Amino acid sequence: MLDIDGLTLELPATARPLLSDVSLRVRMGEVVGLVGESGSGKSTTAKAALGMLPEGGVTTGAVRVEGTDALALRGEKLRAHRARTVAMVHQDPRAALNPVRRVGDFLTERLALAGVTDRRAARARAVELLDTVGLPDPARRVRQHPHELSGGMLQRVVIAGALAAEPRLLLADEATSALDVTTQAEILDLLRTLRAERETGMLFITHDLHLAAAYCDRVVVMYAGRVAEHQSARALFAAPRHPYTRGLLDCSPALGEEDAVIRPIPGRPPSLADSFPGCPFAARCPEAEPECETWTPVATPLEPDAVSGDEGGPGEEGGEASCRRLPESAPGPASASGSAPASVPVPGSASGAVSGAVSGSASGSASVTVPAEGSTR
Ligand SMILES: Nc1ncnc2c1ncn2[C@@H]1O[C@H](COP(=O)(O)OP(=O)(O)OP(=O)(O)O)[C@@H](O)[C@H]1O
Repeated sequence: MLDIDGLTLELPATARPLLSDVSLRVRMGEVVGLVGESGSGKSTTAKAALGMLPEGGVTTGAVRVEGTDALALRGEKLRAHRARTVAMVHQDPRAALNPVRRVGDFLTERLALAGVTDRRAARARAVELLDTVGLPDPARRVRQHPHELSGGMLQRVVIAGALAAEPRLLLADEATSALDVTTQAEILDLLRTLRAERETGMLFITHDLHLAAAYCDRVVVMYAGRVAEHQSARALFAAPRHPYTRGLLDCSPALGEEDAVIRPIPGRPPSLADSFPGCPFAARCPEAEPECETWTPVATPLEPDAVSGDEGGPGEEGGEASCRRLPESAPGPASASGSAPASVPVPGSASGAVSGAVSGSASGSASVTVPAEGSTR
């Protein structure tokens, strides 16, 4: 469905690219999680699938949706792509809906973009869509205004709108983050059902690595516009390979674990004004060595066996870790099969220095539970 291949995005007047050599794939019916701290480039990566780039952005690499180069689309083809092939659901449903227009109007507008222009047919379809997303009493809801619905109900309306054109790819950008936990669970369940029934591919953006590990087939961890780690959700959770991934997990260890301790990652993620001659995470990495500040590790794909624990697994392009400092005490599927990635350091090309202190603390030891499989790291 989605094939992002070596996407680099440069903006004028920034010290480093917003995205650097980002690659990921989403297959039919697959959910791929995109995780990372604020500013790591998750939303920009997802928007690229809509052919939507920041003003003045210059790209290299490719973004293909069902084989079509999304970045090359213009005019009517681009409008059709955004209206029919790909749909995005954001965190705040109230921002997506006009407060003075009825729910039914929002849906019929989306249906018109998808080619349903007959008013009567569109109204009937709007009610059907609300029924599909599990909104009770849909015939009454279409006549209501957004302020008459709860946040969870509104997110269902937004998802109904996203489904109006039966898109092949759904981009969920923190789509459940603002909801209470029970509503969040219902919306996640709804999205899971829809993708199973329609084989829709989904890119699921979240700050919550535990949620991504539980909900997604594969997880891509981003840091400073780069892919830090890319593994099957199960492998990533059982044996995170990048110190940044381990740091994210240690920020929110699973409750109930006797030795669970919250360990924040020291420092802040870099801004676009920061550039690095070496690894962008070096300044915050508990395992950094002096050479990490001058050499950029290069991601090397693991062998297919390394991720074979994932049903319908990611195949040869899954399972990347872009740090050559691998955990010695937590062998994952990769090292167990003798196929640990051999990332090759290359001289960094960006100018500037890594700022901040290198933390001396050891990587976390809190164990966490894999919701799907019950394995621990
Ligand atoms: N149109 C733009 N012009 C300039 N900078 C931008 C633009 N869009 C995003 N950025 C910057 O690019 C970086 C990545 O932004 P992006 O929204 O993709 O990150 P994110 O990981 O999705 O963050 P969050 O989790 O907060 O949504 C940030 O530093 C952001 O300020």
